[in-house]
Amino acid sequence: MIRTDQGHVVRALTIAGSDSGGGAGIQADLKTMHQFQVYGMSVLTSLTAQNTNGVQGIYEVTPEFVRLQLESVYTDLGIDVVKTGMLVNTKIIHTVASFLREIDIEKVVVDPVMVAKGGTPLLRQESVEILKDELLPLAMVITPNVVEAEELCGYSIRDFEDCHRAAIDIAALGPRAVIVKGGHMPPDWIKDAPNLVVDLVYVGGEFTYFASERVDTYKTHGTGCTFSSAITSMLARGASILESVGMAKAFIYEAVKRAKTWDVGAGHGPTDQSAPIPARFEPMSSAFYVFRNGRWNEESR
Ligand SMILES: Nc1ncnc2c1ncn2[C@@H]1O[C@H](COP(=O)(O)OP(=O)(O)O)[C@@H](O)[C@H]1O
Ligand SMILES: Cc1ncc(COP(=O)(O)OP(=O)(O)O)c(N)n1
Repeated sequence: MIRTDQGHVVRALTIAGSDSGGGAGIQADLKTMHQFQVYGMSVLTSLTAQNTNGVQGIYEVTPEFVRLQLESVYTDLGIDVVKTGMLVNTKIIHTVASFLREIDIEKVVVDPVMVAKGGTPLLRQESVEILKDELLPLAMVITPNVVEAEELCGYSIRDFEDCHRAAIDIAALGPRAVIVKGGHMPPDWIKDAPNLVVDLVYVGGEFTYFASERVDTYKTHGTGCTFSSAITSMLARGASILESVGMAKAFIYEAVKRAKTWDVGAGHGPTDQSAPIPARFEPMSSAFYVFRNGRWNEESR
């Protein structure tokens, strides 16, 4: 495990739901954190009966028990960074936001999980507003996909230009960095490179674009959880926001590529978090690109 400059093991907490199939949620988060050599801890908000075919059921943990788990972790182990995933309902969001305000933690990554790939809602519709009002002001980084970005900004995103507008509008709700993930963007949105999957990052008033080749596969269950946990782990290790996103992008590309040929489950198979973590993000390599200041392939930091 990696240690901080003060000599203690780097500790990351995921506050999320359980995926019984092991592909997304708490399970994906902990596997990813472990791969990044960060000590992972978990507070469960919900249990899903889930596999690669979809979600068969959801059991919501009480807000009181969520609070108890948070206190158990904080009072003994300590927390360097927090990641939130499936928060299910208004009361749990309120419980989590109150706790984060109390401990006054700077590094908070919000993955605004709303719907599973098969279409099952993982957040109650009426809870989107409280997510915006209570949690977003506490976030250092937020990682919506296009559908989640639409919910947060309240209008349809029809092209890549709209993604920029949405990122600016979501940043106005509080997060220091907004990453609009490209997994759901139609190929023709990226005009001169349709085979790329591009994640748009808005931080400090500037846009940076992290791109990789799009792996031709339907085995992408848990990509969002894995990607945001990789960012969380890198932030915990002391990396900058852009550096963390670059490393996460390189990692998720490998994790999706490796999963293409494995035989886990009959449906949308999970990503493979046993992929190696890159020594650093290599924007000049064949698979990765960064677009900054009007040019592709510039250094990411
Ligand atoms: N087919 C793919 N090939 C390579 N990377 C992918 C692919 N699909 C998604 N990704 C990456 O996985 C991460 C999660 O993206 P996305 O699928 O949009 O999120 P979510 O799982 O929350 O819907 C992003 O970094 C995205 O670029
Ligand atoms: C328990 C749980 N949490 C989150 C998700 C959504 O995860 P994501 O990485 O966005 O993957 P897909 O559901 O889109 O495959 C989940 N399914 N379950």
